[in-house]
Amino acid sequence: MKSYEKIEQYDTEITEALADNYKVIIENLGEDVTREGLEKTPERVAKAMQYLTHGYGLDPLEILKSAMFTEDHQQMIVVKDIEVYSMCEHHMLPFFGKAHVAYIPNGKIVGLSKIPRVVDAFARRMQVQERLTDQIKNCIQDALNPLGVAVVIEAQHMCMQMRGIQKQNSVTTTSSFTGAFEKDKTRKEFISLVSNKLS
Ligand SMILES: Nc1nc2c(ncn2[C@@H]2O[C@H](COP(=O)(O)OP(=O)(O)OP(=O)(O)O)[C@@H](O)[C@H]2O)c(=O)[nH]1
Ligand SMILES: [Zn+2]
Repeated sequence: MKSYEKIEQYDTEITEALADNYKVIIENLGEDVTREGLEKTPERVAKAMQYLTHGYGLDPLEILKSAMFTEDHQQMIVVKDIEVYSMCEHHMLPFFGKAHVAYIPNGKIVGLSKIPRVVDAFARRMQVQERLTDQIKNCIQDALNPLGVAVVIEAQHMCMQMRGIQKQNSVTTTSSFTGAFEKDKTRKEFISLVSNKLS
């Protein structure tokens, strides 16, 4: 199995330790953890949480380096509408939406699927949206040394929707740019390519 494949097996010791903790949490929330529906819940949650944070076990730089090719192409490459599921590090509630990623190669291109893989490797951790955006950008910049990288993420935060301020329709947009994308013209071309909504 390559180092960046999604986890399908769970470490028994970690799963048991997490499940023990979730048992206590469920009891502290006032539930009866021995009733039929909840009996296996601590173990299920233990596995779910490991899946939701499996990005810690992935090496995003290695993902890109595993499929880089020499190519004399210096036009903008855009991968848009990449689904993002991450977890807010403040409340451990999901935030989710779309990432749009672009780069302009400088001698090297990367296998297209590796871009969403890098997004996932950083998203499947405890995150804030701003850091997630920057980490994706920095990783692509470091691996490929392109003429520029652009990352935009649009996301809804459950911690703002189902609790707290409870704004069900708010969407947060973050962006991060390097090199050529710091120029107005290139950035505008990227923005117009990824969405009619963004401007
Ligand atoms: N900048 C940023 N803030 C985030 C992100 N996810 C959640 N937050 C915010 O983190 C902040 C934590 O604020 P606190 O005041 O410590 O927590 P809280 O009392 O639960 O805040 P409320 O959500 O306002 O009820 C909140 O304003 C959240 O909206 C993120 O990705 N980026
Ligand atoms: Zn939150």
